[in-house]
Amino acid sequence: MTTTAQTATENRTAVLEYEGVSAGYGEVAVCRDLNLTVRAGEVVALIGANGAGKSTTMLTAAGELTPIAGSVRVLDQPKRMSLAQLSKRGLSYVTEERSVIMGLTAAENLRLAGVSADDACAIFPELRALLRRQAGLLSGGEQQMLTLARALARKPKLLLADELSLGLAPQIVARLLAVVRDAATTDGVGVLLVEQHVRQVLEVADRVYVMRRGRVILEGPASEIAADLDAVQRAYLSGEEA
Ligand SMILES: Nc1ncnc2c1ncn2[C@@H]1O[C@H](COP(=O)(O)OP(=O)(O)OP(=O)(O)O)[C@@H](O)[C@H]1O
Repeated sequence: MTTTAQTATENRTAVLEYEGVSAGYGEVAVCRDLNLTVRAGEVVALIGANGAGKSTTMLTAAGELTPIAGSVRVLDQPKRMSLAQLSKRGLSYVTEERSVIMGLTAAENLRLAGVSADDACAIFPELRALLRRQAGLLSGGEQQMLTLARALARKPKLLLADELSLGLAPQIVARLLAVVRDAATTDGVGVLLVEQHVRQVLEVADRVYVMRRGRVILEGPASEIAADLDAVQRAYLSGEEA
């Protein structure tokens, strides 16, 4: 059955569209025949075992890799653009790498990105007490709050988040994911998320693509994948031969 909420989302603008995309490194395709859409206001999770091709898919969306075949349309731009060009047009791309400058304070990191401390603290009030602290002295979770606040305060139309919460405690993961969910619901940000914390990501995602060996082998509403998660994990996420 199609719900009203589902129909409303389906009518929203696509901020990321893959059609028959192969992508990889040099001439070697590690992802094949990807068809994938992210619309404004929805959180889409990309899950799969190690080496399934999730980061390669993200790098291609971010303009860092050129598709070998097919087309990737980002933010409705008619031609391929670099990450720097897409960033100016409303893309935010965050990864597990701590991208803050460790020798600068939290406030200086925000200023450098052209983000006001008030906007960042509106997203994560926890940052208010940390603004004068050197980023290198913040915990891993606090650094990622700073990273995510900086990314979202720029009011992106599309957020690509690749293992933002790698190595962080479940409570922090939940906090980061809740903020991502809120940005989608409240501000209409389209989100593509790669996460190892599958159960947690399914709680905030609308839809899910499951990748295996460079291909999408399952897709559907997050609620359906969550309901069958044990079987999905055994079949596709364990990294073992199916
Ligand atoms: N720079 C590179 N050059 C060549 N091959 C690469 C490169 N980066 C990744 N690969 C290969 O591409 C395949 C997909 O890797 P990718 O990092 O996209 O997977 P992933 O699903 O993100 O994995 P993980 O969960 O371990 O991060 C792997 O076989 C990997 O070895």
